[in-house]
Amino acid sequence: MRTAYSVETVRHAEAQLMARLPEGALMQRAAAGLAAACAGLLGRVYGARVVLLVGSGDNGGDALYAGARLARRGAGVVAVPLARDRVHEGGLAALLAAGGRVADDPFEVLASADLVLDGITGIGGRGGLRQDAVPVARAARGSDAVIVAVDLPSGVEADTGQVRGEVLRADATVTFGTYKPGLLIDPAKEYAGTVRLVGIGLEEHLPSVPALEALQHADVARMLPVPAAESDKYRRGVVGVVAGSARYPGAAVLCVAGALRGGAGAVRYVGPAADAVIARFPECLVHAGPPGKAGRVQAWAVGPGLGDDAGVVEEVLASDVPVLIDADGLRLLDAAAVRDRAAPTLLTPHAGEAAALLGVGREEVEASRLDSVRELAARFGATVLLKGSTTLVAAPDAESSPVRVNPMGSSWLATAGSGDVLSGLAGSLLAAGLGARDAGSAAAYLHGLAARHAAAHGTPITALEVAEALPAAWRDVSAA
Ligand SMILES: NC(=O)C1=CN([C@@H]2O[C@H](COP(=O)(O)OP(=O)(O)OC[C@H]3O[C@@H](n4cnc5c(N)ncnc54)[C@H](O)[C@@H]3O)[C@@H](O)[C@H]2O)[C@@H](O)CC1
Ligand SMILES: [K+]
Repeated sequence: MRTAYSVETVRHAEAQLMARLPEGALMQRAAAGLAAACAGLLGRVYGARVVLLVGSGDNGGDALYAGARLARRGAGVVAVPLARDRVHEGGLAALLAAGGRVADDPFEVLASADLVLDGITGIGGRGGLRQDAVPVARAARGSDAVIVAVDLPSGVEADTGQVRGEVLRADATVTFGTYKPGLLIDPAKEYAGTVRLVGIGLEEHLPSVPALEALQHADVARMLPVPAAESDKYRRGVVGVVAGSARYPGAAVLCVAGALRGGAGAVRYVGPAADAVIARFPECLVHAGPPGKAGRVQAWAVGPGLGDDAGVVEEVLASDVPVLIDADGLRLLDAAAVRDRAAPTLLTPHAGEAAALLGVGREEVEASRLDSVRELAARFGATVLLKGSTTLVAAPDAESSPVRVNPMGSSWLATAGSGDVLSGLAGSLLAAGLGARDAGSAAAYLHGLAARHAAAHGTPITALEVAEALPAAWRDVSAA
């Protein structure tokens, strides 16, 4: 599990740690890790041309001390202070003592740099890059140099992943002590490149509940249901799929395709597209009447391609088993009925659907995904999976359940019907006994991994191919 903590928490932990260490020791640890990472990226340090973009705070200090270490190993290191009257004095003195210098002409040194360290702002940055930093940042990006962000790409919001102006896009980011939320969430994440975490001894001072967590293979493997010797199809869980309509029979087929590969013992399809479903999946149970008369299920997935049948959504919400609501179901749901449920509810909107549920514009959700998913979970008293390039899953008990961020996305998933597969898959995991947050986050993870499998040869993929690649994703994860 990778975890991220808010700036406030990081500062608190740093203060505790610093109180026990000699002055400047923490920054030296950060600079040592940063210099080592740069050396790795350069291959050969001796003779390399390194430029430091130095802001007015400690982020600039890290860059200067790391630059000093590289200069001692024979690199030509030049600092570009962006606020001439305010620069980390100890760091600058160390750089000069190691043979580094201050640039006369920033644009000239940037044009021939091999590596640029972006130490403009870290966790103390507010808003995008300031105007005076923009031309230098653009020149750095326009050069052939590898850009390494110190702690965070300068200009991103560390706590939210928002981007409110210009950001210096990095090829790699070296972050200290813990991940920050902005390194894991879009749009900021897109600017970070490959992220490397350098330990500085902060871990033991961080609280047990982070702001954010990202699953890895082994975490997902621990969640996945494994049939026991005495299992039969009912004990493994039956998932009811209420999806599709005369107009959209395909949504039913895709939702069932996902559900069949999600670990439930059986899939019960309820709705008007039974013929299409059976033609493709003879192993599926089908029922043409209302959900309440379909027989016992351990979870429902309702909504994809449903059209305007609000009655079935109401009926499913009235059940006492976990319910996943997606697509048309999100439009048709009664908010009070969701809030009043005793069993878990998992809502799976994309940004547009989330915006409609919140009564705001889609751009607002896109720009502040973390706040949006938290707000939805609180308002509906439900677990919410907000789809997107980084899918987020928030539970209503925010105090004890950090938001999960899916690290396994794939841009190939932007294809019609892939959300229907995800709903079926997550519904199946609910029926198999996973909690809503685990079901949502494990489903998003497997779904992204399946897409990567399906697109392994770099060709466009269909939603059904994503469903068909789920067993391969499941195998990968289980082997971890
Ligand atoms: N506190 C600690 O013990 C440690 C801090 N470390 C480093 O210190 C950083 C935090 O340092 P600071 O708190 O000094 O803050 P930063 O250096 O991140 O940024 C604050 C400075 O940048 C200026 N600034 C804010 N927004 C700006 C913008 N949009 N454009 C240009 N300038 C802007 C501010 O005026 C302020 O002087 C971390 O990100 C990390 O790199 C590391 O050395 C590890 C140890
Ligand atoms: K930075």
